Amino acid sequence: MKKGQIVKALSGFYYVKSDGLIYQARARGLFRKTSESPLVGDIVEFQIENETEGYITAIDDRKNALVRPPVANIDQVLLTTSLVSPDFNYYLLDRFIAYAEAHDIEPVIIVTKMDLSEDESLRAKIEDIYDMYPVFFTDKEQVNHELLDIFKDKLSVLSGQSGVGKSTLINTILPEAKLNTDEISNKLNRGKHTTRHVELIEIAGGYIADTPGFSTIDFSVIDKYNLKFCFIDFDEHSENCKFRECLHINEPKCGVKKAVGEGALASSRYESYKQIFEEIESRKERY
Ligand SMILES: Nc1nc2c(ncn2[C@@H]2O[C@H](COP(=O)(O)OP(=O)(O)OP(=O)(O)O)[C@@H](O)[C@H]2O)c(=O)[nH]1
Ligand SMILES: [Zn+2]
Repeated sequence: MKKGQIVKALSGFYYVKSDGLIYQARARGLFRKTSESPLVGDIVEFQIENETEGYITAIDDRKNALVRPPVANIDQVLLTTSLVSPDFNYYLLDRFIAYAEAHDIEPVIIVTKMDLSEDESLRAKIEDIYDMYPVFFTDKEQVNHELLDIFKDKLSVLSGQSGVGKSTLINTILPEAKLNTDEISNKLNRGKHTTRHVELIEIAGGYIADTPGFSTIDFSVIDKYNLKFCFIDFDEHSENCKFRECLHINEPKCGVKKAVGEGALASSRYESYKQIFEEIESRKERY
């Protein structure tokens, strides 16, 4: 019995990497019965039939799994957002962050197009608001070498709205990682990602999914009582809330609202929280 990680899924085959080799494997009928099917990113046990082929016999417990892209065990998401063109969007970024937190995926913020603005104060503001996460600033011309270190031993997913510079990031920043970037950027550009197959591409000692993630943010996975845990910068202030189960909305003596009033917590973060909270609350019950 061998153990490895699925790095690609295609037409019913799974490509499992183990000890530096790739095995083409099928899932046993067993999985069809339990309706559980292996995902790219899964750590699996498999039995080999010959040098390159085998079948998967068990899937390890997952840390998390996304539907789009269908990838399991994601460590971090590179939330790509431009400083301008399109303008930096606090609310959209906060949605991405909350979604990542809800899935136990570490957010890494990448702000692109720094060359298009002289506004130093905006950069400082972003750094200040998001100081609970790693924040990187990039532009098309300069390679941000620090960025290369974040991939090691991690499974990353790239995300961000259209036009923020995801493909450009891969093309200009990451060739330094000496990977076959054509492969990723072609796929990133491929017919708006209609295919369901995903592949993990090796990058600077880790993996990146070749399909951008979080294209649809569906908060149905979070209920209104848990949303606050997806805003980790609220934590230190919620200790001052009078009620332990305070949702920071209508409750009196709320430490979070107090912090916003005093400028200790960004009002944009609180506004994003309220807006998502309302979205969750107004959600129609689905049966
Ligand atoms: N000046 C400047 N332009 C950039 C930068 N990054 C991307 N662009 C430009 O912004 C446009 C969109 O960039 P893409 O890399 O295609 O954006 P994307 O996020 O991959 O977009 P989708 O494929 O639609 O998801 C292109 O015209 C890029 O040349 C940057 O750092 N500086
Ligand atoms: Zn509160």
